[in-house]
Amino acid sequence: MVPGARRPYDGLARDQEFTPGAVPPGGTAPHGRAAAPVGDVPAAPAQATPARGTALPGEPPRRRGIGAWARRLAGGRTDGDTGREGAASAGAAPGREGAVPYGRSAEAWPDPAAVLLTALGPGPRVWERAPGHPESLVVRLGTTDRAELAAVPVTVGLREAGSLGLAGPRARLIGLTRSVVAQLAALHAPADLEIVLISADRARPVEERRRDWSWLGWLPHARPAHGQDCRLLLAYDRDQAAARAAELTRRLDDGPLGPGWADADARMVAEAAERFDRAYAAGGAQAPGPYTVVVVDGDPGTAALRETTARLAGAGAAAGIHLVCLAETAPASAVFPVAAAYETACAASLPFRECGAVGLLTGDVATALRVLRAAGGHPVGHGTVATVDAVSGAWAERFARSLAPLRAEGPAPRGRAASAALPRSSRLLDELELARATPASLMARWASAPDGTAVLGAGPRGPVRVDLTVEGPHLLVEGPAGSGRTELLRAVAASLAAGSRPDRLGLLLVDGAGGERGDGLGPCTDLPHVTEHLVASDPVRMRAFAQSLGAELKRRAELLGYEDFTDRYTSPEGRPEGRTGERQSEWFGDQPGERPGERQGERQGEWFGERPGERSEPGRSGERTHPGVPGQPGPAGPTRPPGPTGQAGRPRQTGPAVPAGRPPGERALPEQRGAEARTPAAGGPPRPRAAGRAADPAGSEAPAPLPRLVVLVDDYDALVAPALGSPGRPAAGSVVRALEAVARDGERLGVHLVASSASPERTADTELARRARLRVVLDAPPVAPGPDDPAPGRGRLGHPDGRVTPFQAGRVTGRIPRTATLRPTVVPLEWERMGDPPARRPLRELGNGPTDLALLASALDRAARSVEALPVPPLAPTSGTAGTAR
Ligand SMILES: Nc1ncnc2c1ncn2[C@@H]1O[C@H](COP(=O)(O)OP(=O)(O)OP(=O)(O)O)[C@@H](O)[C@H]1O
Repeated sequence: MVPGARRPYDGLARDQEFTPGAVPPGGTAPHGRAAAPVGDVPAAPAQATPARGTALPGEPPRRRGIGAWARRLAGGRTDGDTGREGAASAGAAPGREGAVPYGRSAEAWPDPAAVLLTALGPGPRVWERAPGHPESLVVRLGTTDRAELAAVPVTVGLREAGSLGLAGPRARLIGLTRSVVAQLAALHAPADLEIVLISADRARPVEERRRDWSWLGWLPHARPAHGQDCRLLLAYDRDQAAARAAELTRRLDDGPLGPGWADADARMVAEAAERFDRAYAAGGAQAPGPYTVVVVDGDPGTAALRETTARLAGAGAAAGIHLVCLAETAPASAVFPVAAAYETACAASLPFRECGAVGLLTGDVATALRVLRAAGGHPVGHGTVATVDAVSGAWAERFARSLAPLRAEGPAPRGRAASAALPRSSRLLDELELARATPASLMARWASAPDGTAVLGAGPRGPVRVDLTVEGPHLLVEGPAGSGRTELLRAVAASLAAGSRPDRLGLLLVDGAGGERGDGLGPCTDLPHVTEHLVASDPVRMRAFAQSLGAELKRRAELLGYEDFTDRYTSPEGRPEGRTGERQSEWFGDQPGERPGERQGERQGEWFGERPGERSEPGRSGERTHPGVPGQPGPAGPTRPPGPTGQAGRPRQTGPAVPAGRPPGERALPEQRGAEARTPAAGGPPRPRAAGRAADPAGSEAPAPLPRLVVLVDDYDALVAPALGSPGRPAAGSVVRALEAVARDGERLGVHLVASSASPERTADTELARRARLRVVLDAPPVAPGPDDPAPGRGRLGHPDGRVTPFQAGRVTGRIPRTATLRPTVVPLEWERMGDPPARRPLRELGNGPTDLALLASALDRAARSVEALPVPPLAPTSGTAGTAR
């Protein structure tokens, strides 16, 4: 139960009864929408009368008598009406705009013949009711005669009633339910309404249940459009019923904060509840859609399912879930009064008692229906007696088959995706929608994806993303050994690369454990975005890296002055207009008369963690070279400067010393990376521009946007507290200081940190832990994993606003799948098995094939060549270390 949620009939004593026209204490509706989903919300004002033709509690008393009834039914005003014209008429529910005059009421609530013709046409009325439509989710149950007016439709608004209970002899009951469901399917588009069946009552043979409901399988509304793990939203056995119920309760449990809200910060929950309450008080309490109507046919089968369906019937409306609960009883009659029929129905179906409106079939042949509101577990008042609408199985089959081929025009379904259970494992390329990573698909992604966005894996509502630029700047991943930290960092590197051109984003990799824990981030060095790969085992290289990184921060600070990276580079085209010195003064609080930039040196000193009195070496910045710094010496032309290994265009390997030439195992350099080979003089295509410089149309060189940098550090804890005797120990401090400077100042300089830690207690005191606003915690892997246990990489992402999203990290170093496992398969299907999860052939990897990461890297390389993007150059060596770093 959602904390604080109240049962729909709270505030009304069980034995309290309304009579038509009476106003209950407080003048509020006792049923349905009074259920507040979160918090202790005051009961909503009267929302509607579920059974049309009955009076509305909360309305002023009306004049009684046949004449008054007739006037109201005809949409006219009576003396007792208070300006809400026709509020209690057959036409409109209170709170809705205007009324439907009687003359149009038959049209507003079409009879079964009109419903069938609409579907067969298909007529213009098919799917006419969007969530904001005044008659959305209003269903006609039958007709009644009023004075001189014959066949006035008797309707129930599911949004107001919450859920609807129908009881009576089986054949007529099913006929009525077919009519109700068919109306909903004819008038509401599948994007706005999904229809779920739970028919798992073993008291009735499955063949019989299938005969009754197989027509539902043709409805587009029964297709799982929100990630539900089944072919159709039907449940004929307990497992399927449990799956459908779990899908629905997850939606209820998600609450206003989305999945995982229960883990969220209490303040955030309270704020969200407050927002919801305000919307509720403003009349927006009804769920905005899309809606789900669940037909629960009899007893759902188990105690847990009974409880769950009862909960859904009582509180589901807040999440747009409405139940139609069926209970088989004898028809109500003189010897079987309404009260007894109601109690029998409640005994047959636990959720029945939670329904805000009920229809009890009456009469010798059950052709009449008594429609009542219910509150506090009792029927209220005498209700309205209608001649029941009912249709045959053949009618329903014809109707549903005529809707089956229809598709709504326009964009895909509105509203949020329903939350689904996390998959056991996930493939990153699938989550990136790059299953067949091609240069074209990557170029399209570069053009559309915002910089600095990474996909972590599969979440309850599709791929889980982090935006380092908005939610970051930094991400800290914590998890015990074997939990999948390294793989997650690789996935972040791959998906960042898939989202930004290599001249707009550079990736720096650091293996903090010094290569003691497998390959580490090494497999990512094939990504064209990777400019550095430091394996923290060689103190000389580690110091060189630390100094180069510090120098890069300083260079950026000089280039940006008092501006923020994000402010300056709001678009790939460069600096937006209107950023003046005045604005800069405002931002940084310069004193009047103090020129912007005057305190620059001071600030830089702070940024880089220099101690008071310890100033940057004069002239140091002038010694650094970078092709992107106007006015600074650098290699002529756009050639990528050689890294410490002396290779133009390769990530600088600052790990263990490598023999001269290509390091062992390193693939051949794509010739296009050597910009010289692409100069017009060499006969190649036009020379790509180097990051940091862009040729303007006039031919002169203008400063290009600084590329964003992301430093990915695996095993940060091993750097912060290096093991005794570890080879990198002597220089670990210098690397940590540089990384802490990134944590502290990186946001304004366009440098982000994504780090993992196996020992959160060792990293708790770091600048990174204080400033990482995005946090991931990975679960420990099971000791002896079974076939159903999740793969490593199961964890939760904490957002800066307190939301927590569970996810399964996407694997990126798996071998590409065998094509055979991707071929379609043909399997015979039975209606009663459509609610099962689809049989999936296990995805088998190609034993000796390339990894997904290698596939992606190769496609990225080709895409970079196509757009002539020259990767970000490696960090420039500083004067004191250039020699030793090589
Ligand atoms: N998302 C994933 N899906 C499937 N398998 C994964 C996933 N992440 C990791 N694994 C597998 O789990 C094992 C451990 O992964 P990984 O090395 O990334 O964990 P770790 O937390 O870095 O552990 P350690 O520090 O001990 O190396 C590897 O065999 C890896 O292939």
